[in-house]
Amino acid sequence: MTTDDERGRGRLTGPAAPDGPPHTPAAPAPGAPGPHAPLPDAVTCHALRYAFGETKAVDGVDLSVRTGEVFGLLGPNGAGKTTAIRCITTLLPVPAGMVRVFGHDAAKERMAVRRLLGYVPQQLSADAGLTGRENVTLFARVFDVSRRERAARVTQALAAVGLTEAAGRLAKTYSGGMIRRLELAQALVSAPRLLMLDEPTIGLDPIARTSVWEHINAVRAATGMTVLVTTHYMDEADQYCDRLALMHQGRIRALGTPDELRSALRARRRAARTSAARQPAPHTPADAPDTATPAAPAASPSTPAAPATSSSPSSAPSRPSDTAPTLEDVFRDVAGSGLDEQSGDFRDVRSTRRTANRVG
Ligand SMILES: Nc1ncnc2c1ncn2[C@@H]1O[C@H](COP(=O)(O)OP(=O)(O)OP(=O)(O)O)[C@@H](O)[C@H]1O
Repeated sequence: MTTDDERGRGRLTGPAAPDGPPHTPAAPAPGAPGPHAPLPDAVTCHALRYAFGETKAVDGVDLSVRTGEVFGLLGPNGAGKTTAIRCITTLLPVPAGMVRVFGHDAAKERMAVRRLLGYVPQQLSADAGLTGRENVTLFARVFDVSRRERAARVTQALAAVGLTEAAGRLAKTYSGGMIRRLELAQALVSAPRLLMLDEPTIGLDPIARTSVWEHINAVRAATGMTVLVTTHYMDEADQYCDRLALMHQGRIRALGTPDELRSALRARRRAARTSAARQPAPHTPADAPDTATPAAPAASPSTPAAPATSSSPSSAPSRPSDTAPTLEDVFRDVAGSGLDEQSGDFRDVRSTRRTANRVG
């Protein structure tokens, strides 16, 4: 699908946008690729690494986010999602490896990268003592939206997230879902080509979660904006993301569309069953206790990203083996059996709880 994003800078709301309707091709900027030039991916990470002291938060990530897609980075607490996102936004440096955003090197062209991004961090980014409109206006100024366009852009951003009527109220009177949508408007006011969302729905009730996603999707449909989102919620990832990367302990363990990930696991399970059926039955003394067939070792941190080649004990099913696997099954298969014990330390859990509490 050809999108506005591919033709030029994304527009926020369609015909009301000051610089033209959403599907009007914009003239390519000088130096921009011509109509037949291959588009750069929205994000490319190659061998990205980032460590906090001894902690390898991101440990060699290779990733491409295609222009126009919704890409989900999934993983448990402490997987390295936020650190990777911060490297892409240029909030953290890129000490090793390479990050490009629409072809711009995040290490060398930080301002060019920042101009293309909207970012909704996990931490609260709205000021409770300002109205919704004042909050979005503040971001419009920070992101250098021209004075001439500012008021219209703020109005559009608020409308795009369904906050027109509440725009004059102080943010401290908003519900958790409204605050998240306000933060979305703040990120959208600069008409980003790439919207990055770190746990956008954590702590929200199901109705507010759906509402946040509906607004993201509506803006995306109108503008062709690319979306990179981190989440713990497998159901959301399944429903709203075109492609997913499953991250664990600083590495990408599997990558593909939700269907591809599930099919790959189904195929691995089938292969494991076939190979188990071919093994000669182990000789068991008649009076020996009934022991299970030893399971394949769990995927270790050095297991290649995807697809895993063996079925880990965690995928050895409490569910019937021919049941369609869920994304959670996929995750457990590629991350290994100790997922719950390995996932995140006190710092990570505390940070997630804080985020959830402040929007709850
Ligand atoms: N400022 C910091 N100082 C030291 N260690 C950090 C810091 N920030 C993150 N870490 C560690 O880096 C690792 C990756 O953390 P990161 O926040 O990137 O994970 P995450 O997948 O985003 O987790 P969550 O879902 O909890 O936000 C974790 O082990 C975490 O404890």
